[in-house]
Amino acid sequence: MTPFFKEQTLHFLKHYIKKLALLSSINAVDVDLNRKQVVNITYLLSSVVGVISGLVFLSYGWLIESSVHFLGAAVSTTGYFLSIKGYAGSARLLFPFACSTYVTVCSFKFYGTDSHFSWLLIVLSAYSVTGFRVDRGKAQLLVCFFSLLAFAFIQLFAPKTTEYVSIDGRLLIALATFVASASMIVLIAGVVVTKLRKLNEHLRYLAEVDDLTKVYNRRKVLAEAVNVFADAIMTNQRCSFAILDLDHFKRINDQYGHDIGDQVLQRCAEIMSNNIRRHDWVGRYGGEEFVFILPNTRAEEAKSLMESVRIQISDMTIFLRDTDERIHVTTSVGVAEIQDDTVRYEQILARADKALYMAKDAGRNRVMLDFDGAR
Ligand SMILES: Nc1nc2c(ncn2[C@@H]2O[C@H](COP(=O)(O)OP(=O)(O)OP(=O)(O)O)[C@@H](O)[C@H]2O)c(=O)[nH]1
Repeated sequence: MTPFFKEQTLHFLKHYIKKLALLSSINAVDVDLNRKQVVNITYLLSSVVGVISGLVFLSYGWLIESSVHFLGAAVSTTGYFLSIKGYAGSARLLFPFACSTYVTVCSFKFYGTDSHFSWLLIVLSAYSVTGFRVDRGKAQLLVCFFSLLAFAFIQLFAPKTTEYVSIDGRLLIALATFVASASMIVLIAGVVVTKLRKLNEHLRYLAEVDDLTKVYNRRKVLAEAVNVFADAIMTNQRCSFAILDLDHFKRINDQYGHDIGDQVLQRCAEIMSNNIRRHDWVGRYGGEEFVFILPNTRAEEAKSLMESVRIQISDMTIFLRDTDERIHVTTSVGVAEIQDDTVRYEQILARADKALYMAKDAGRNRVMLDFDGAR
């Protein structure tokens, strides 16, 4: 093999292996990709099985028999390329027919029914439910029916044994059939389970994270507020909540446009996320309002944490595109801590909200505790 040819072959192999591997991560929620991946993996495995069987027969000098297996491998490889080149429908249908034909020919010609090779057809049932769309029930049934028909045909009419395989050989084929079927089924089930897990994670992400700012959304952060509050009551510990609101945000939108407003929200949220501690939570409470849940934190501690966030936001630099003009953003924050008579988390939130309005009334760009007004 010339170096150029070797390099090209390696490049080719790497490219397709990478492509196959990526199918599991790219666009994780695309259900179409899930089926395509099942088809691709089935084809690749069949190609490998075909080549290995072909080589085994070749080592015994049985040319015709080994060519049947190599032909099986070639059909599988063709199916794989059909699938990745965009002919997914044809590739999907080709496999059950090619596999049934291959198993039938091998059972009649080489292995006989005593080798149990025909049980390989059971793979087609797993393939039919994962390789075809749910609304293609007819195609799924057809594949199951066809494989059952082939299985029955082999059991009824194929010879029990053949000249090719000894008793040991039959045992070996039965074991190999078991291992191949189990691996295919486990792989197919694995692909489906992985996809479902990714889909689940993605759905949870969509349900819990605010699309624009990437901090938790109101529903999630309030759910955590309930948990943190319940923990604090049960363990008799302190906890504080803070509400942060961007000052005169409407003016930023009016003056620079909604896109810049969105950008400001994103940058502020980034600063907030970077400043919370491991057990704290921050979420978008409303349009330009954010809530912080700070377990095991006294009001003064919470105030200094929020003070740091406030300063970092007011120091942040957002330049307008192609100009030196800098947008200056300030925030007002209200902080409240759990009290001995607090019985619901909403009471802390209401006090934090009151403190926020005190901060707005006092001229904005500041952090206030709910009892600051009483001092
Ligand atoms: N760009 C952008 N603007 C938003 C978003 N959500 C809410 N807003 C805007 O935020 C502004 C909030 O305005 P106001 O409630 O009047 O408050 P404010 O101008 O910040 O004034 P103060 O809170 O009193 O300091 C409104 O103009 C909303 O349209 C968003 O996701 N993106």
